[in-house]
Amino acid sequence: MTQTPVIEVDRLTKKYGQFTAVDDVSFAIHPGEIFGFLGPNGAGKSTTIRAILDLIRPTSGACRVMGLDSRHDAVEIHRRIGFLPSDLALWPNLTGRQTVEYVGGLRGGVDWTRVGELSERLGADLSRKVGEYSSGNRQKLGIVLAFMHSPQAVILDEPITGLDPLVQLEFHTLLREMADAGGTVFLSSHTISEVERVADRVAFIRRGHLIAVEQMAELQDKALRRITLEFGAPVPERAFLGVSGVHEVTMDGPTVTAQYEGSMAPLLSVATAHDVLSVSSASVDLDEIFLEFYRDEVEAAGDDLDAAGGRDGRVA
Ligand SMILES: Nc1ncnc2c1ncn2[C@@H]1O[C@H](COP(=O)(O)OP(=O)(O)OP(=O)(O)O)[C@@H](O)[C@H]1O
Repeated sequence: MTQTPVIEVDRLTKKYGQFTAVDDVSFAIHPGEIFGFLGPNGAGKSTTIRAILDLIRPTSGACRVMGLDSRHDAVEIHRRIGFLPSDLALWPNLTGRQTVEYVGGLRGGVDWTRVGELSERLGADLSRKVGEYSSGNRQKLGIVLAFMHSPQAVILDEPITGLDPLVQLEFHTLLREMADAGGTVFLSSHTISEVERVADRVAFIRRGHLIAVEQMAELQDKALRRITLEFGAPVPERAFLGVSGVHEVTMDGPTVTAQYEGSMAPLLSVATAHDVLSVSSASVDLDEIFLEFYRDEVEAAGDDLDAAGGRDGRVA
C-alpha cells in the first residue's frame, strides 16, 4: 500500500501578470521526512509555500496536505500543521506569553508544558513585550508558535534567520526528533549548510523551476572528494593523467591536490609508485556538489557559477 504524502504539490504554476514565479512544480513529501527546499532569493520557495497554505491562489495545479485540498480545506490544514513564515508578523504590545495564549486560544488551547519545554530548549524569554525582542528572540517565539501544538507536520520558511549557532543546533535536534517520531518537516532555506546538516531529501528550485530532487545520502555519495598527497620529491604531472575518477590535479612542488569520485584505489596505486609521504582526504561541501551537479543548468541560465553557490554556503 502506498502511503498518502503529507505534502503534495502537483503541477503548481503561479503567475504574476506575465511573470511566472513558479512553473509546473511537482513533489511529494512523506511521513518521517525532513525535506529541504533550497533555492536562491526569488526562486519561488515562499510562493510555493503560500500556495500549499492557501495564502495565494495558484494559476494552475493543486496542493494537498495530509490528503486535504489546500483550497477547500485550508482551515483544517492550518489547524493540523505548524507554520513559521519568513515574514512573521507579531503584536508588539503583547508579551511572548500573551502571544502564545492568543494564538493557542485561536487553535484551541495551549499545552503549557510543551511551551515551557520549547522555550527552555531555545532560550526564548516569553516574559517581555514582543516589541522589545531582538530578531533572534522573535524567531524563537515563531518556532514556539509553530511547534507548541505538537503538529504532525511543520512548514518552515527560513527558520534559522537570526538564531545563534547553538540555538540553531538545538532547533535542528528538535527537527530530527520530530522526524524520528514520524513527523514531517518542510524546510525552505537558501542556506546550503543548513539543508546539508538536517535534510533527508532536498529539492533544488531556481527561477520557478524544480531542477532536481535528490536523497541527501545519495548526493553525498556522489560527491567529489578532495585529496592531498605529499611526496618526497616532485612527481611528473603526467603520472596522474587519465587515472580513473580523478579531476583537477594541481601540483605545487612535492604536493599534489586532486578531486576524485568513487574509489580512491586507482589514485593510490599511482601515488604509491612514487615516494608518497602522506595522504589526506576530505569531502567537498554540498555547495560544490551543487555546482558539479547543476553546472549545466547554471551555465545554460547564463549565470556566474560563484554567484550560484557562494563560499558562504548560500546560493545567491
Ligand atoms: N505578489 C507578487 N507580485 C509580483 N511578483 C511577486 C509577488 N510575490 C512574489 N513575486 C516574485 O516571484 C518570485 C518568487 O518569489 P518568492 O518569494 O517565492 O521567492 P523565494 O524563493 O521565497 O525567495 P527568498 O529566498 O528571497 O524569499 C520573485 O521574483 C518575486 O519577486
